[in-house]
Amino acid sequence: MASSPWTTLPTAAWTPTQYILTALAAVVVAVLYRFSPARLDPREPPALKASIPLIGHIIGLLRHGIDYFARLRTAQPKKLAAATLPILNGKVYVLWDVALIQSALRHKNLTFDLLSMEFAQRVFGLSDLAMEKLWGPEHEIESSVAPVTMHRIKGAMQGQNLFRMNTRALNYVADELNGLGPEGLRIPSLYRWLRDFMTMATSEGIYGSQNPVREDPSLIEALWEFETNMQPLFLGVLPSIIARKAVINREKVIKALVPWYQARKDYAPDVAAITKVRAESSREFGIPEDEIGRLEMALLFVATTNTIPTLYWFTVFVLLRPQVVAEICRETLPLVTVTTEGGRRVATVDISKLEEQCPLMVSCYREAIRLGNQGFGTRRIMHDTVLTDGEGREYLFKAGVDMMWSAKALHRSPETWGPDAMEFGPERFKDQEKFDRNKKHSYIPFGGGKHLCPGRNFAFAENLGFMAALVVGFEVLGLKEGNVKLGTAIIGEAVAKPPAGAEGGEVTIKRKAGWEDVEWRFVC
Ligand code: HEM
Repeated sequence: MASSPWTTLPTAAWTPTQYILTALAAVVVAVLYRFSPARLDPREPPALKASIPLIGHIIGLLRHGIDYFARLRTAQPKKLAAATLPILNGKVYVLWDVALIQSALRHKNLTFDLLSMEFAQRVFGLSDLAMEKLWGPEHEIESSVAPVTMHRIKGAMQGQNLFRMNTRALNYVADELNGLGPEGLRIPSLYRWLRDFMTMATSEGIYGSQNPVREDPSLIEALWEFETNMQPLFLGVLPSIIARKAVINREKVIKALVPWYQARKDYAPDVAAITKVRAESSREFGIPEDEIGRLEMALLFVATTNTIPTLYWFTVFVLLRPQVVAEICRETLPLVTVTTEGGRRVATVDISKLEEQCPLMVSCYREAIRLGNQGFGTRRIMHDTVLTDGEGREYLFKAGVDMMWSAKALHRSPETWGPDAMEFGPERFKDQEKFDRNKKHSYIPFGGGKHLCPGRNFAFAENLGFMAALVVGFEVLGLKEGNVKLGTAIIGEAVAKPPAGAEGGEVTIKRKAGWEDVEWRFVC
């Protein structure tokens, strides 16, 4: 009888040491398997292996931050359109080619919603129950709350809805400017002043007359403390330990928002449509009432986090150039109507015509965003997708993988913007209609496709409305070039903040001669 091969095994001959060594080897093999880089299909973008396997790219990102992808590309012998970065046992795609990035922004297989959902849970601390509701019964991203709400938000940020929100926010800007007495206002830090009063203006636009931030202005500091310290929350582990300051400040803001939504203050007629539709979508999906305020901290966050640093860059880049200030004042003056009401002089700025009649101011705004906006664009691939680069080469992008690109790399490319790409060029966007395709496609401060930022027009109104009144009716004294330095965004930020010590320094704002007694107003 032929013996089974198993019967020949030396079953009883192993020593305890051999057992231990075999078990250890099995563990090592399992770990290596788990963390070995995923295999690539030859149609995927070429793999760029880091010198330190598994974690090299993570170290690169930690070391070089937002500039890592640009450095990686420069280090290659030939210019790549895209690459696959093996990270731990997975991978991330990075795109550099403009045509590929534009196709990614517009492709229906790629979504931002999955990332927004993860962001909501990790950053704002939503419970598993709330997440279950957000996902909906089918647990599919397409039928979850995210695309439904985003679709509704777009309508809520247009036409009359937008005008009402702009007017309420700008009325607060007017209050701030009207409060300036004849002696002017001495501001210890220009950035802090802009940050604080525009956060209040924005919250007025969002929440109306029962604004919880007006009821407790210390929420402004809490919001920005959260914002500055929240990055470790992206990791989704031990939030109270790794991001203690962010969590404490987040909870302070949430504590004010939860009762606001529980009391259904979003039903009031002067609350912005975006605030209403977001809260109603949450209620429709069955999010527990006591978590709506938690989720809705996201609204206050997105409405301020990028607009306000943008306002700072726009303001300082303009104010440092007296000739630009004079020209913007000249083009804005026809939009300011001075009337007399009950013995008071009222100056009304019509912001609906700013885009059409103030080409230099609009150009300066777009240029400030080009330099200030440096963030990574991100999408998750829902189904295997083929995209084509500018030279007609096709690449396969596999489902479940994230892809990223750097707005900073596109916004600063000398090939696209010329040798002065790093400089502020006030007039650069004056002939925007004549931009070639490459320039048009390389300007992506608000993302694109179906996730194109729905708040961009609100940000435009706040920024340009403020600037219009400032250049016509006020002068800012004491701003020094040495107190301004363009910062670098950190990972997770779209718009860079000014570095510590370069926040514009101390300035004084005074009413201009001839405008001492006017009361400012805005119409949209
Ligand atoms: C200058 C100011 C702003 C900048 C630079 C900015 C930038 C961006 C960017 C880059 C995205 C990602 C788009 C993509 O990946 O395609 C985004 C999305 C978004 N932004 Fe803004 N944003 C600004 C102001 C605002 C304001 C004021 C609001 C709300 C009041 C807002 C609400 C949103 C929302 C809700 C999304 C998500 C859209 C979606 O997932 O479909 N943003 N923004």
